[in-house]
Amino acid sequence: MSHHSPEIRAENVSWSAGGATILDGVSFRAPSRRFTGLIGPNGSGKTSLLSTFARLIRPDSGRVLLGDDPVATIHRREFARTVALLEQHSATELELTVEQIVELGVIPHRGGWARPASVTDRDAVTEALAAAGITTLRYRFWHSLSGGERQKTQLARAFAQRPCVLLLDEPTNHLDVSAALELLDLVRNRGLTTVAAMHDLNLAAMYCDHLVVLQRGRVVAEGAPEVVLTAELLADVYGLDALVQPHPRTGRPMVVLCGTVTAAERSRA
Ligand SMILES: Nc1ncnc2c1ncn2[C@@H]1O[C@H](COP(=O)(O)OP(=O)(O)OP(=O)(O)O)[C@@H](O)[C@H]1O
Repeated sequence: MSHHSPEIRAENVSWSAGGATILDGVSFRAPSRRFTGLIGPNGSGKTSLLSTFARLIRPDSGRVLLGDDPVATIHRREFARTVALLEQHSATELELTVEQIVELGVIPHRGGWARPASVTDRDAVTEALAAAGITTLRYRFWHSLSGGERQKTQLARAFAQRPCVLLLDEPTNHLDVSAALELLDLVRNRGLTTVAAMHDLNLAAMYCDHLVVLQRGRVVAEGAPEVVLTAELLADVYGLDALVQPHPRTGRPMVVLCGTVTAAERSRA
């Protein structure tokens, strides 16, 4: 497959597990070189959908395409070079340094697992550390890092993979507000086709070019944040009583939380 950053497409993807339908005929497009946010309540299927993109689970029906290629047909090594996944809990028990973890990202580019790192590999690691803003952490051990530093280390590993597509599951989990903004800036500046499961609606509105809303395994809305994020949708999908206003500086939607719909109904009763 060609090595630009292709769009990702889900076509009628369904998947069941434990006797329940988890993904129910999901179709959408994550445009090439754009930041797509997957939003929806807990358990709506965001991680499962990302897992079908990353080939960690195989849909029972439907298919996922990278550009024109169904992901199921892409050679394993080619796929490992093309798609990087940042999982929600990418913990490692191993006693590795930041540099060693980031080096894991270049493995799919080597001739074989046992081959030593080449100069190009070393350059890729150095570049990835710089791009993730953690050059100074290079020789630190994983166990000594803060949550934000760990997240950036995993991002650097993904960058070192030189992927065309970046899949992120809750990338700002455990990050303070400015660390979250910093990480999302790093991702956006990379200019790759990116799909990120996100819980923070204001961050999603700020950073995403495209939003896909999941509810009980189905896509219930898709489009630009200003089209998708409405008070009605937030009430329907999240049971939220919220105001949605244009951000005074950016014009992007801004969600002001008032409470839950049930609390609002109770106070009116
Ligand atoms: N392997 C599995 N076996 C059985 N049920 C599963 C499996 N994987 C996921 N589920 C269920 O599928 C539903 C969707 O889970 P998923 O993790 O995809 O949702 P999510 O939107 O990412 O949730 P969260 O926001 O809480 O991370 C949940 O009810 C979950 O319990």
